[in-house]
Amino acid sequence: MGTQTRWLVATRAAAITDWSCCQTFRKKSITTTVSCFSSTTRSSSLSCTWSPLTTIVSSMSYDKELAAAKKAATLAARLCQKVQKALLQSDVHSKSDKSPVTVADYGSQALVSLTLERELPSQQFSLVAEEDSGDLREESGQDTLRRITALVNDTIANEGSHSFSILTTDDVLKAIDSGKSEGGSIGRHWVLDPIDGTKGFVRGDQYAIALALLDEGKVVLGVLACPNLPLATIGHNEQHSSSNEVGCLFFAKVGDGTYLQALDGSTQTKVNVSAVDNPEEASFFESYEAAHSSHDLSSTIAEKLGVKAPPVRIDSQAKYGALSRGDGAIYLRFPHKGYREKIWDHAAGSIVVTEAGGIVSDAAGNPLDFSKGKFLDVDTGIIVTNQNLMPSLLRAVKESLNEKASSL
Ligand SMILES: Nc1ncnc2c1ncn2[C@@H]1O[C@H](COP(=O)(O)O)[C@@H](OP(=O)(O)O)[C@H]1O
Ligand SMILES: [Mg+2]
Ligand SMILES: [Mg+2]
Ligand SMILES: [Mg+2]
Repeated sequence: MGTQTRWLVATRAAAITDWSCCQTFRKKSITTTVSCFSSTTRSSSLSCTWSPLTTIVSSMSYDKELAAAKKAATLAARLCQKVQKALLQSDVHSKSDKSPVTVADYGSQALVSLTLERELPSQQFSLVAEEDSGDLREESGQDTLRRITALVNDTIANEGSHSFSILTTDDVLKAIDSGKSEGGSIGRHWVLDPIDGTKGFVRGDQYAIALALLDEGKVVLGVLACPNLPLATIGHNEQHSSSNEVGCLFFAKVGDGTYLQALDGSTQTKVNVSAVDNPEEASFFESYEAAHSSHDLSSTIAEKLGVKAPPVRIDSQAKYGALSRGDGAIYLRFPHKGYREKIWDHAAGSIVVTEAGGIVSDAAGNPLDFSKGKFLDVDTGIIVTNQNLMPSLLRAVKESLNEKASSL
């Protein structure tokens, strides 16, 4: 038995499924094993006769990770719902870039981070998340920190979870700051927007807890908890709806499709993007906030494309979720000059849409690249639609951008 085989056989027990063990494989540069981690060679690795390798392949199904992500996002959604119901002015703060942040953004980030670490104890943990604890460590942040800590403890206690002991303010600060990873193209990184659409959250409208996992720079799973999104369709299809229940949990795993279940845990249904190919029958989503995306430009694009319906304006990645189940067929996002997109604003949403059969690209038709750290460098904007409409949408976007440039 060669050294490599002996080593593999000796470690064939449970440890083989462990991510840190997989990292050890990498460090040892065992070529055949490393190939099991490359997305391009995953299928060929299935024919491998060494059972440890097969075990590794099955660990690539991300089942454990998806279950942990759903649990974390659902728990965070509970905390957010509680806060949104009783939002106090003192719960809303301004960050250095003047954007709002609330006790729920921090509480959600702490809960997701703690839950993932508890649920996946044997995995190396890296989290790229929107918030940090800087302001909470100031003297002026102490009351807010105590309030966040109470919220996190309450949510855990109401869940009846015995795996957490009562958390101190220090535990909460540490949990928030475990989201400081820079991400990148190597290894696994969780990507979290603890409340996407904070402005919508404060207004009492749509928001989402958006959690994704990157593996070697690619999004391999995503969960979107949208506590205020109706379970029935929204937008121009809403006349077909019979229920007024709200609270959606969308989730997707690479190669496995996109599913929707009620946040309270009902059975899941597979969802697909709309198959519409006539733009006259399509409707489009965009940001509620004109400061986040140019409403003028999207209206020019929609007109060129032949879209008749007015835009459906909602906050957050709930737009990706709604699109994944066919509520509308297009999502247009054109931030104003100088704004740089962040990965946590699109990672979960993009896999939820692509696994439901849609396409997510920048305005030039390039796929989004999540492997470059926390920023997403896109050409001009982000467009999302189905396979049928993408070619004509790209043409309409190009023409509209050219016209805009020549009018300046
Ligand atoms: N000037 C700007 N242009 C584009 N996006 C912006 C922006 N300022 C903030 N954002 C991002 O827009 C996100 C909300 O998107 P939407 O408009 O689809 O609801 C915000 O997420 P947060 O609410 O998590 O901060 C924030 O990251
Ligand atoms: Mg924010
Ligand atoms: Mg966001
Ligand atoms: Mg946010």
